[in-house]
Amino acid sequence: MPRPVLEAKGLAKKYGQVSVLSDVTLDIRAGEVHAIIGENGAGKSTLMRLLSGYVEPTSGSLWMDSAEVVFPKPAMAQASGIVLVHQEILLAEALTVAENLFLGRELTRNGIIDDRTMQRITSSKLAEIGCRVSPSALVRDISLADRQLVQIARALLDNYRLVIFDEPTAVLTSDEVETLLAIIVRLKNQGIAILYISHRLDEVQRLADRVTVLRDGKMIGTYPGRTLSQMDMANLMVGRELATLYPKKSIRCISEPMLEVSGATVPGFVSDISFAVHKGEILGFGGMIGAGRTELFEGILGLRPGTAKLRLRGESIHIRKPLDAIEAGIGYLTEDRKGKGLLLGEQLASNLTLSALSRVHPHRLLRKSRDREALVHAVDTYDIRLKSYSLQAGQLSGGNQQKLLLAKVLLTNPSVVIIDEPTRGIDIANKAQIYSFIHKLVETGKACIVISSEMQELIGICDRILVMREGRISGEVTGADMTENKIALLATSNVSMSKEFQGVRHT
Ligand SMILES: Nc1ncnc2c1ncn2[C@@H]1O[C@H](COP(=O)(O)OP(=O)(O)OP(=O)(O)O)[C@@H](O)[C@H]1O
Repeated sequence: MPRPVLEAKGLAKKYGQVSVLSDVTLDIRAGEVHAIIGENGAGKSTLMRLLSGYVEPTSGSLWMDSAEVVFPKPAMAQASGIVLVHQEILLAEALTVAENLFLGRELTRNGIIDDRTMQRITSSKLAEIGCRVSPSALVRDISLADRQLVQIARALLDNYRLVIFDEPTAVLTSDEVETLLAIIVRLKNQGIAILYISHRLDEVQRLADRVTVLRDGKMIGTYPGRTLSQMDMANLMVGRELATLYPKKSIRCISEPMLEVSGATVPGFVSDISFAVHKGEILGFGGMIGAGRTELFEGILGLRPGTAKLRLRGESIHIRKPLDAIEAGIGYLTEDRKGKGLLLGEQLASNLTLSALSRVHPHRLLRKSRDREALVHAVDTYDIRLKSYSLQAGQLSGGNQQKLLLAKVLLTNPSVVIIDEPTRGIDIANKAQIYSFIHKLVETGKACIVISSEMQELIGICDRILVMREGRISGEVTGADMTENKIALLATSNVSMSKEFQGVRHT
């Protein structure tokens, strides 16, 4: 049996009187992938932070090579060969990719910063992990997926003994996921220990030699990876047998157009797109990351420069800034919940009611108790798991932040709800819940647009899917045509678009 690189014995973490992790005992061995799975808020990220010096345990100990170790700072864990690749993107946006890779450990020659060498090494590290951005590009100008890859390249710059990945594939395309999984297998074969958190149980099943399950801060057990089916893992995480993931598709009466968009153009990303979503309809937007889907909606909703003619329930509307969209009755849930969706340093209640101040506080009378009531209601309705109502948004687990954001958008009572990547970072049980919320929305006469990189998700919940490629709509699929093959073909190949695929559905 390979030797453990790191052992945790009876590890526990409390914030004040609140216990978020208790009595975790496990080891991570050289040359193995050890996966940690659990529902949103189960304590996975907290465990990773304890192991890598970002958070200090309340009790318990860490051991390396039969000696106890303490990591009061991440730098000390790194010096011992342990690095964490964060779930959140922690890069300096105003610096270049190469500057980020070497931030805090810049290379110098004769006392002068050696940009050329840093750029060369950056190029080769990025190529190794299949990332094609230029080392001299500013981080603020590159996509979320590329930022994640840059962060991974930064972690792989040194020779570590244990690399901890906290949901590394959440923002990657399927090709990028394959490249990353291949890198992980390569690291493992080099004898590096890998700790891997993911909500994507298919990845866990493919990669993991052992799987540790956490539930509500407690360790349920460690199991050999090969013996567990994805359903076994899901049931262990949740502690009960799970029902089906997607709601049964009902035949809904999809009638008049709710939102009609024509000639949407977002310079540099999207040209001349037209489509309509109907009352009672869930319309999907598929395509590769980078196809322009997010930019299309950011352009339409005044979040970035763009032009489009819009009609809501047949009436012309003009959106110049995000508030115009909210007032018109269009709710938008961003894919970038930490960057653009929530104020992480603010309280949960004020985050929740921020876009719906006039609804929650009529007559401009701001009352804290109303914010609190709205929060209690949202926690109950959306099953947001939290240990205290007085947390800041940044102290919620990732999946619960997503649910808070959904609650925030729906509090404005929009007629059209646009959700970009609805279940990114969401565990399997909560996914089913979010799908059922979306179904309920359209059953009450709203229209919903879902942008997703997960084809199964689009197929599972949508009535119709428009596929984008290189800033245009490359096709539409409905009914039995909604298959992964058809969507992938439209997303990647140069299938020419027939006139009826201009996106406007004729009813
Ligand atoms: N600084 C903090 N103060 C108080 N509670 C915290 C703090 N940080 C985390 N928590 C709580 O600890 C619990 C575990 O959170 P953690 O982020 O470890 O969960 P997770 O399993 O990684 O979830 P997800 O899958 O949603 O990312 C959550 O209830 C969270 O609100």
